[in-house]
Amino acid sequence: MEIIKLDHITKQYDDGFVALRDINLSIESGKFYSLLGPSGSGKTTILRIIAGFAEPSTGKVYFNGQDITGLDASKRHFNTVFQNYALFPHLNVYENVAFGLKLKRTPEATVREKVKDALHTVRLDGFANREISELSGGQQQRVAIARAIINEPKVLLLDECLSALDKRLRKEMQFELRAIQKKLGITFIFVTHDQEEALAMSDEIFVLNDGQIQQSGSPVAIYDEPVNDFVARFIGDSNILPGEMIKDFEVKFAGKNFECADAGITPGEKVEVVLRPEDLDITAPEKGKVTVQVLSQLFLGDHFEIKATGAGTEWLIHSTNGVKIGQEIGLFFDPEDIHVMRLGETEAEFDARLESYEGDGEGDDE
Ligand SMILES: Nc1ncnc2c1ncn2[C@@H]1O[C@H](COP(=O)(O)OP(=O)(O)OP(=O)(O)O)[C@@H](O)[C@H]1O
Repeated sequence: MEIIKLDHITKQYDDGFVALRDINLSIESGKFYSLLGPSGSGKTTILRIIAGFAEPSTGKVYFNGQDITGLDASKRHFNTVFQNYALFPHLNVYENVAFGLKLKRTPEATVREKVKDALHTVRLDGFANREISELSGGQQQRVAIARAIINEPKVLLLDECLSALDKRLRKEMQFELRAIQKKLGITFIFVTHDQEEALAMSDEIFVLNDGQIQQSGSPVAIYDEPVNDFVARFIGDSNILPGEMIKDFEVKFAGKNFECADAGITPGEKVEVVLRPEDLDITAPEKGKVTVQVLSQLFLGDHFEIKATGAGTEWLIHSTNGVKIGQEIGLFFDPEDIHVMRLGETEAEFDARLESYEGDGEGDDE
């Protein structure tokens, strides 16, 4: 069920800078969403508009079908967890978490019970009397979440809230946040510039660049079918090669024609082809679809990152097996591993092409 809708939202700041251009998005209840994009792409501006801390220049914000565009932040059923947690350093854990309820003059017994529940949800049982300064970064983060969920918001907005944590703690908190979201069953909208984080946590991701949504969809869909080169480059490592569509299910790149899974593009049209480094299998030179020579190799703990040259371009390969510098190797990939992108295609155009193609009745059932 749709809980939040942004309808043709734009935002121009007072100095004339246009931070958002025609943002349309639909948020369903009970799911985990990420707003993912590089610094300055407009993520926080979207979150602030949803929260009611900023007004859009044009467009409307809907909550459960009702226009809440001008509604005060305090009257929305949302809560925000900020990057710096914004905890009160002079209050202990209990007082920090209880703060919002006390403000609403909730009876003391109810406050005690709710604080206990909230601390239990974030796995901080027994921490009520600790001072904020006596907590680790991850624990402070969890206090901030407890404080935000105690008001039972319908939507929790999280702004880069893991970015201050070290890598190990960050991974731990990713799992925990996801678990908390599942347990509470409320909608989380999570702002991050870290693509791995967004892929690991989200039901759905909105990829932003330059104040526009580039693509939205499940992590798998966005990773496997990037609609343009920005998304392909931003989400994971990619080999992006210039190519030309020969006909449906056949594309030319690296000097050869290859069977692919894409259709609905005019024959002869210039395209870009994405091959993910982990989809390239290393074989004997004569068994590969292309033959390349190894330039360099880095061991990254769980895989080797190999750079190679051949077929008129440079290749990035992820492999669990190492190779030798200078070695000739074959690269094998399946037709489904080749992702063809039209130059400058937007998400809407991509969807329309897919639909019209599937609509012909000739497309794949998948
Ligand atoms: N009050 C303001 N006045 C003018 N420009 C602003 C204002 N606030 C933000 N901006 C600009 O709007 C753009 C989007 O900012 P926003 O904070 O939404 O980006 P972001 O994607 O969240 O970036 P980051 O990851 O760095 O926080 C940026 O170029 C920023 O400089």
